[in-house]
Amino acid sequence: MALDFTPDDILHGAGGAPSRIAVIGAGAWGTALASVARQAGRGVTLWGRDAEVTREIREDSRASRYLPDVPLPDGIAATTDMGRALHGAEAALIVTPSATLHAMCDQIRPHLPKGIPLALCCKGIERGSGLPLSQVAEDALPGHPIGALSGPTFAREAALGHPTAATIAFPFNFRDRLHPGQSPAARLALALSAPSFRPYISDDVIGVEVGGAVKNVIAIACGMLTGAGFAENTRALLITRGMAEMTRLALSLGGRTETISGLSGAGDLMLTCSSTTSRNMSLGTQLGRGLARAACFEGRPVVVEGEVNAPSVMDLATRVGVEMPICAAVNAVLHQGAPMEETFARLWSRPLQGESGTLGVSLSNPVSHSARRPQAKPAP
Ligand SMILES: NC(=O)c1ccc[n+]([C@@H]2O[C@H](COP(=O)([O-])OP(=O)(O)OC[C@H]3O[C@@H](n4cnc5c(N)ncnc54)[C@H](O)[C@@H]3O)[C@@H](O)[C@H]2O)c1
Ligand SMILES: O=P(O)(O)OC[C@H](O)CO
Repeated sequence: MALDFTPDDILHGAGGAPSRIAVIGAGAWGTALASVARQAGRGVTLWGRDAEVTREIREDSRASRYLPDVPLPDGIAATTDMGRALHGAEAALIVTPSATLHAMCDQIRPHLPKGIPLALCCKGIERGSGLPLSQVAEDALPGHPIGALSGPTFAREAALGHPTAATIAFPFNFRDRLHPGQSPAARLALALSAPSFRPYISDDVIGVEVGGAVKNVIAIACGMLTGAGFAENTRALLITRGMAEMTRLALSLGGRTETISGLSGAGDLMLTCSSTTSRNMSLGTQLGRGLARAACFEGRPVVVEGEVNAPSVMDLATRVGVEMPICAAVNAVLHQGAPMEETFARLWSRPLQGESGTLGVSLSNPVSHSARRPQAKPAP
């Protein structure tokens, strides 16, 4: 559904954007979002579990562990006390790793002000249940509008004030459709709108979530093949066919193609697959160069969501009968001991098919392609 309203509707219909935002999770992205919300003029409380991290943010306006050398605005009330973080909050952003969501819901439940909207800013699918994170939060926290905030947003760049955009999606009920400017998505977008941070509004929560979860797995594939010495053609192939996988999964769950071609889908896929600033791309690159998996995680106290979520993405895809060969290859290499070169070689040797999947063509491929490392190795 196209959302048919103008920025004026938001400004005049918002009935006041939330003026107090609680951010749960003081890692790189939580701290960057707290900084954005502060720059947007909001009162911001930031919950983190490490007392030294929250002290430094609160007293020195710095976050040397997660965002070194990034000056933060004054006035972020960082705390390890969940009750204080959520007291008086009118909206909350959940920004801890996807695997912690269930536990975080249990932890915030006793302190949540009644009915406030919660935007999930982590990217993944729940392991074991194969559920989208919004479903996990809805089950755990009934009575709260649950949405997602996602897009091409490296935390450091957003915190430094580089122009950045993201999608904020919440389900629209009948009242929201009549007065879209008063919907949780629009009100939160207004609250986070800052000189260099531009939120777009959507009602396609599942489309946004699928984009965020799948792009990380595809970025690991791009990294693996880049590390193995392949170059731009291969990366473009993986990005484009990765987007086809993302689209199939999103559509099968009720998401929309325009969401997948937007910021939280194509936008984030392009960003994450283009740069070793991405932890997912960078993990893949190390593996592609032949580094052992355990060695890649040494000294890396950060979350690599594509590695965590490859099995759950495949679990969900299998449950709904969607073919995702690139994600399956990444999952097989990461978690099932499959050899990388042979696994990707099999991808290129699959039966030829129509590009859109609607032609019904499938031809067995007479050529056995190779994914062996090319002769000319890239500079390290
Ligand atoms: N860093 C980015 O550029 C970026 C941008 C957009 C979205 N995200 C997403 O945001 C989420 C968080 O990523 P991040 O970059 O902030 O991670 P991070 O590694 O920088 O920080 C993770 C934070 O979560 C906390 N944490 C870890 N385990 C926890 C647990 N069991 N309970 C409570 N807290 C726990 C850590 O203490 C830390 O504060 C991820 O899903 C990521 O994909 C990250
Ligand atoms: O560093 P990554 O790979 O976790 O990516 C961070 C964000 O998701 C980019 O939007």
